Amino acid sequence: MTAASSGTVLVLNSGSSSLKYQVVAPSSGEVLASGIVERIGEGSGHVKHVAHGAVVKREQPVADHAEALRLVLALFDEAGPSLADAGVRAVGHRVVHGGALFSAPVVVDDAVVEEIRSLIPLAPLHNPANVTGIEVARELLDVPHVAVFDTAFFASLPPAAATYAIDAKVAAEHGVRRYGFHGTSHQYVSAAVAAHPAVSSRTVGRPGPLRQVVLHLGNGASASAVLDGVAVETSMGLTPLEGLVMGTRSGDLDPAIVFHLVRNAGLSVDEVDTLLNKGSGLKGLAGVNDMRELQGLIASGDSQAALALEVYLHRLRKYVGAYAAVLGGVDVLTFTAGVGENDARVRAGVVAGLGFLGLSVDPALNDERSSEARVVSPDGSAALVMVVPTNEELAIARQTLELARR
Ligand SMILES: Nc1ncnc2c1ncn2[C@@H]1O[C@H](COP(=O)(O)OP(=O)(O)O)[C@@H](O)[C@H]1O
Ligand SMILES: CC(=O)OP(=O)(O)O
Ligand SMILES: [Mg+2]
Repeated sequence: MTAASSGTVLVLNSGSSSLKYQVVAPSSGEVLASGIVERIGEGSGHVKHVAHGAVVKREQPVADHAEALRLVLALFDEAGPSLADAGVRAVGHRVVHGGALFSAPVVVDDAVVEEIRSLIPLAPLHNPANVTGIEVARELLDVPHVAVFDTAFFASLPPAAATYAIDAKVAAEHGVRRYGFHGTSHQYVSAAVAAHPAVSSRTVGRPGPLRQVVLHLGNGASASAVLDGVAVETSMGLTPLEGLVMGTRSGDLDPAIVFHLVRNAGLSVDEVDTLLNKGSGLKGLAGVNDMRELQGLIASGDSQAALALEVYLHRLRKYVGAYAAVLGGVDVLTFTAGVGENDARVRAGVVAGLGFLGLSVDPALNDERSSEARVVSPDGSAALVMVVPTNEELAIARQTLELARR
């Protein structure tokens, strides 16, 4: 059976200034087409469409997400495959914030769109683009649309992990709690770990529930603690700003830094918001948000870049230690996403000093390049260190087709 005949899904991931898309077959994981529209709303847009092994590129201004999606659909018509030929049965939308309203994927109707819109105050950087993407796609594509939420996997966090220690009435009235993000990735990766032969044979760790820590290290980065498939802690909070040091986001800081900058540095609340979300993290410390560029600067002797990596790694070690305490020990520590899958130095740097938890890497295994899920800790270790490629698009496509078929 071909991918098209068994049904495929168009997955849309609308970011604040980008639109990523993929046509994927949930059964086999085959990708029939993929692409990205970048710099939406800026003077010069950039479009890349990959299908049938060919790459089509366009440089042109793209005003908003509606125009981006029209452009993408036109590219499918011109460069192929047509969505009909590709067997597209449904559209899966990545929605970053599901708030307290959504703890599982849903088929989109008008009421769902309004509910996602009502969550914009909780996710001003992400949900507006998600809403536009859904509205335009529903207008142009007459198939079932499904919303898959970054927050869903963390809806079950224990109250002790989800609750901020602030006035309980204020928190309840304004929806202030830990929601967590990148849940589609944490769920996909932790399930892949549990199913991996090295883990399912359970010669690792102690008998009993499987204690996992997953580090999703991309441009945005987050950690999770997963006990027998259930998320029990995660580093992102009300928004995707809390937790680890990221490409452009600060992660954890003393909340009083915000008041200090407003009162004494003359910044507005919006300026501090932009500073912490877009001008902090690796970029704020060393001028670049891309880990490859950071490693290049370090190799050329840049001391600020070296400090930025130290801060990044120190934060990661603190989180792994904290999550070991939450879980009562760690059986598997897993690295995923752009940095986690590709940067052996970061992996080695995180586990350096975590030997007391039984965590270490075998230098030869860790340095190997591979796109397979694999173990990189030495044979016979008390706990495993793994690298597992994430695939949020495939996970979204599977959940989408399952709901669309009901
Ligand atoms: N070979 C590599 N070595 C080190 N870092 C890499 C490598 N390839 C990609 N990265 C890093 O991965 C990050 C992007 O990860 P990705 O998961 O694609 O992010 P996002 O989906 O959040 O945009 C960038 O910091 C990039 O430098
Ligand atoms: C929620 C989030 O941080 O997503 P991304 O890593 O795609 O920015
Ligand atoms: Mg990502």
